[in-house]
Amino acid sequence: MPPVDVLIQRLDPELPLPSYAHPGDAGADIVTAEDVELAPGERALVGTGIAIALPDGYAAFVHPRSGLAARFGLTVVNAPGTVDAGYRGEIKVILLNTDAKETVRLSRGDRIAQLVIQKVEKAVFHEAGRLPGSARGAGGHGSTGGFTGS
Ligand SMILES: O=c1ccn([C@H]2C[C@H](O)[C@@H](COP(=O)(O)OP(=O)(O)OP(=O)(O)O)O2)c(=O)[nH]1
Ligand SMILES: [Mg+2]
Repeated sequence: MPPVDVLIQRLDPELPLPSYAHPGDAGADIVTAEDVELAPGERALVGTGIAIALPDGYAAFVHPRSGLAARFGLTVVNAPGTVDAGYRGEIKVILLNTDAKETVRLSRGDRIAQLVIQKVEKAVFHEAGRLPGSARGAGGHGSTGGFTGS
């Protein structure tokens, strides 16, 4: 599939554009525009220094980076954050330090999250008094079991 063209504005000329670490990657890494210090359990809304204009029918999703999650417990509170095609403001990341003990320190320019660009469908919602049956029915939230914890 050919890549989709996305207009991007650098709000901070010194910071890099999003970049794919490898050709086959789904996520393009984005950086923090500021130094950030997060105490255990603390969250922060962090600027990335970029704004984009996605074509209609696309959205960008802000995902955590697994390395930061595994090493420091750093995640994105609203993962994946949704950047609408019509949004022209700075892309921001809502970081959360989930670690119980250690403070997370990030420097301006550090890669903190990744943007996944996807096509999205628009739905037309048709109200119905009854829904068609299905094999799952209303079962959810653990209805198939498989838990070993107590
Ligand atoms: O992780 C995120 C999530 C959202 N946004 C921006 C782009 C998005 O288009 C806009 C609104 O996001 P969302 O709809 O998730 O937030 P909301 O709380 O519903 O705000 P609004 O009332 O502005 O829609 O905020 C980000 O920069 N980063
Ligand atoms: Mg919204």
